[in-house]
Amino acid sequence: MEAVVLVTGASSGIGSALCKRLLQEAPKVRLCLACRNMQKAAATKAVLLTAHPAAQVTLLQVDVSSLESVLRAASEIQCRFQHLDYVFLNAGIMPNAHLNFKALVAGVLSGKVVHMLSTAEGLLTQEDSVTADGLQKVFETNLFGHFILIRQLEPLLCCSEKPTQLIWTSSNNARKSAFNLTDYQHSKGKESYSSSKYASDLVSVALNKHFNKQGLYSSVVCPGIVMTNLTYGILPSFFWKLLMPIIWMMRFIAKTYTLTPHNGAEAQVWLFKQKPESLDALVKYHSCTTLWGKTYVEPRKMDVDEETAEIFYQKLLELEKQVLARLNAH
Ligand SMILES: NC(=O)C1=CN([C@@H]2O[C@H](COP(=O)(O)OP(=O)(O)OC[C@H]3O[C@@H](n4cnc5c(N)ncnc54)[C@H](OP(=O)(O)O)[C@@H]3O)[C@@H](O)[C@H]2O)C=CC1
Ligand SMILES: CC(C)CCC[C@@H](C)[C@H]1CC[C@H]2C3=C(CC[C@]12C)[C@@]1(C)CCC(=O)[C@@H](C)[C@@H]1CC3
Repeated sequence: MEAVVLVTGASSGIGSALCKRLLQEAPKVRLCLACRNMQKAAATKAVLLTAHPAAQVTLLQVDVSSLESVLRAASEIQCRFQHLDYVFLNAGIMPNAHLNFKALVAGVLSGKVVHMLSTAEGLLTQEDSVTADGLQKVFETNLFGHFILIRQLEPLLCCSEKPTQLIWTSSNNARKSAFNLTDYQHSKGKESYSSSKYASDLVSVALNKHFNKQGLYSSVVCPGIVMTNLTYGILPSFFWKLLMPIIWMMRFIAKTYTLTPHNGAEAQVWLFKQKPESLDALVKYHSCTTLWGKTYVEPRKMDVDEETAEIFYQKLLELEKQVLARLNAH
């Protein structure tokens, strides 16, 4: 039986490039594009089928910032498939981002320029909002909607004879100091994106502890800095036009400037080809690109501890109980 692969956020950017690359690697794979916007999803499917006319590509509507939508999508997946081999938890947002120009100038003149321009540490803040479920939007989209999705899909994921790989799209911007166990939704701060990505690193570690024995393996990747709708949303388009030559020159000093969605998907494609038992649960797999555009994957230890991961995981289970009870009461 051919591998079944589910990709969230497959309608654009890194998710769409990943689907293209997966079909090049394994043309017979059964791809399910889980997208919020079905018009965009259909357009992506058409592009994939133009290059691979015999490919098995299906679409699934899901808005990961809505629990109702996630529950509906999970039951649809259970009707369509008996087992999922790979789940790429890739959909993500960074809404209303503000770039701190003063910090950018100060950083460029400092010794920490490469670190700052690779992680955006101290450069970016976001304005978050609250969803109809009463949760912080960035938290629900980037983390909790996906968490509920995999919890609902457990029967299709946990099968010791046939492993399943979960692959979270994390970020270089994931930062321990932006995350707080007592405000894990990041309702008080201005770095909801950093916090949600650090949260995905923690969840991945906890999932491995709880589910490896049942054949479920979780990993995190960082695609590097990729020019997609998400990054273009940070600055007005004329700024990007001005910055573009400098951004390409960044490759002289930073290997994380992967820039194209194709390059950004390198770590995801690499993980697709690995035996999950051979992976390190405490490592993040980074897509990197040389000056000459050659892509490679760099494993780096994450700044996470297993105790925090476990406490956070228990908090998510508690929140899951609350929101499902609230939803059932309506
Ligand atoms: N670009 C970069 O430099 C980096 C990106 N990342 C991460 O990579 C992932 C992909 O982002 P990228 O390709 O850059 O950006 P894009 O904006 O191009 O892609 C994001 C995808 O997520 C989907 N999405 C957003 N919100 C929802 C939702 N509520 N429900 C379902 N799908 C949703 C989008 O759907 P729609 O098409 O409908 O908007 C889109 O398909 C994200 O998790 C991002 O955080 C990590 C590090 C660096
Ligand atoms: C390079 C130029 C001289 C100036 C570019 C300034 C900023 C627009 C970029 C500097 C660091 C970048 C960055 C991201 C977006 C664009 C910058 C802020 C991300 C936050 C994009 C999404 C991610 O997940 C991170 C890994 C990126 C980190 C670096």
